[in-house]
Amino acid sequence: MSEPIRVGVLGARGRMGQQACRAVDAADDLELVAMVDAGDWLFSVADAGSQVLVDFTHPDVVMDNIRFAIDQGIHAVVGTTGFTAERLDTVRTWLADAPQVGVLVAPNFGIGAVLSMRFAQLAARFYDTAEVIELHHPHKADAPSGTAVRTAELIAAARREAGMGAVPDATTQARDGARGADVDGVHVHALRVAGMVAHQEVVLGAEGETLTIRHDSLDRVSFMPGVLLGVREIARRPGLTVGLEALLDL
Ligand SMILES: NC(=O)C1=CN([C@@H]2O[C@H](COP(=O)(O)OP(=O)(O)OC[C@H]3O[C@@H](n4cnc5c(N)ncnc54)[C@H](O)[C@@H]3O)[C@@H](O)[C@H]2O)C=CC1
Ligand SMILES: O=C(O)C1=N[C@H](C(=O)O)C[C@H](O)C1
Repeated sequence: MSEPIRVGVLGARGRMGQQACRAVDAADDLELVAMVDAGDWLFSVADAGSQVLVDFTHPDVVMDNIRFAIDQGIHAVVGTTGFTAERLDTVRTWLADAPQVGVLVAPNFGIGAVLSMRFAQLAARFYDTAEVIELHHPHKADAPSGTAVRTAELIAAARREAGMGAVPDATTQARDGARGADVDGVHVHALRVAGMVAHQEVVLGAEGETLTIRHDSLDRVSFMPGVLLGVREIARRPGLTVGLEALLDL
C-alpha cells in the first residue's frame, strides 16, 4: 500500500472541522497530522508535513489560509463559504505562481446537495420562475448560504443560455427583505431555524405546475464522503477547481 496522504485541518475545533478530523483519522489511506484552530500556530500545518489542508473556518480568514497553503506548496480542500467571482479570480492569480498546487473550493460537499444543484440547473430553462429557500442552524455566519448563492448562479446561467429574460415579478410594494436577496436575478431566502442543520428548496413554477427540489443534510457526517473525495483527488488536479461536481463527473 502507498504512503497515506498527510492532512492538516484548519478550523479543527469547529462544527465541520471536528467532523473532518474524525473522518480523516478513520480513513486508512489518510493521516491526520495537524489540527489548527483560531489562535493556534498556522505554520504547524507546514511543520507537520501536510500535503493537503482542509479548511472549514470563516469567510473572513479563508483567503489568508488559501494564500498560506499555496505559498507552502500544500494542496487545499476548502469548504468555507463567502466566495465571490473576484475571490476565485484572486486564487487563480496566486496559483499561476504555483502551478503544481491544487485548490478545491466547494460550497457544499454533500452528494445530495450537489445533485440537487445540478437538477435545478437542468430544470431552470423549463420554468418561468425559480426561487431558492435555504434553511440553516442559527449559528451560521453567512447568509445566504454558499450553496444557495451557487444554486442561484447556476439557475441564472441556465436561463441566460436558454435565452430567457428576467424572472417575472410584478411586486412593486414590499417591506425590506420580503423578496429575499437578489442573486443574479434569482431571489434567495434565508431561514435560520434552531434544530436544523443544512437544508435547501428550489421552487420552480410554470403555468399550472410547480417543481420543488429539496435536499436535507440532517447530520454533518453527510459532508464527509465529499470532503474525503476532495482530499484524495486534489493532488491530481492542479489549479483551481470549483464545486465537488467536477470530481463526480456530473
Ligand atoms: N462546503 C460544505 O460542505 C460546508 C461548508 N460549511 C462552511 O464551513 C465554514 C465553517 O462552518 P462551521 O464549522 O459550522 O463553523 P464553526 O464556527 O463551527 O467553525 C469554524 C472554526 O474555525 C475556527 N477559526 C476561525 N478563524 C480561524 C483561523 N484563522 N484559523 C483556524 N481556525 C479558525 C473557529 O475558531 C471555529 O472553531 C462556514 O463557512 C460554513 O458555511 C459548513 C458546512 C458544510
Ligand atoms: O454553515 C453551514 O452549516 C453550511 N454551509 C455551507 C453553505 O453555506 O452552503 C454548506 C451547507 O449548507 C452547510
